[in-house]
Amino acid sequence: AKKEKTSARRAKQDLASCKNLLSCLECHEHAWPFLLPVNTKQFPQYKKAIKTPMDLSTIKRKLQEGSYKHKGEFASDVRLIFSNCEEFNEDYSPVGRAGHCMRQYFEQQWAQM
Ligand SMILES: Cc1ncccc1N[C@@H](C)c1ccc2c(c1)OCCCO2
Repeated sequence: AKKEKTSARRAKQDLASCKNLLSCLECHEHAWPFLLPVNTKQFPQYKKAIKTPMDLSTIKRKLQEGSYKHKGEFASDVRLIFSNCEEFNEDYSPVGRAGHCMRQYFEQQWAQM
């Protein structure tokens, strides 16, 4: 029972840390391209090019729904945002640069979790 308690407590702490880190990502000045799912009417080629779209609002919903069994799954979805960004956007485009900046910020914060 003691072992289960500590692991349940750690899971709770991890969830709180992921929610906190997500808020920091959402309010980052370069988060604007990643806040909502890419509008495929605005970018028709996006649907074909990007097999698994991901965005910060989707991650927020998944956190709230308890879809992540481990904090590593949360990190994989965040990294998916930035790999999709690199695949679709030129490195030096505004969105491409925002992606690199946000990825660097995320990895810095993640390393301290
Ligand atoms: C992350 C990402 N990857 C590929 C395409 C778009 C996006 N993000 C969307 C939210 C977006 C970014 C830039 C935009 C845009 C919309 O509105 C049209 C006008 C130009 O500026």
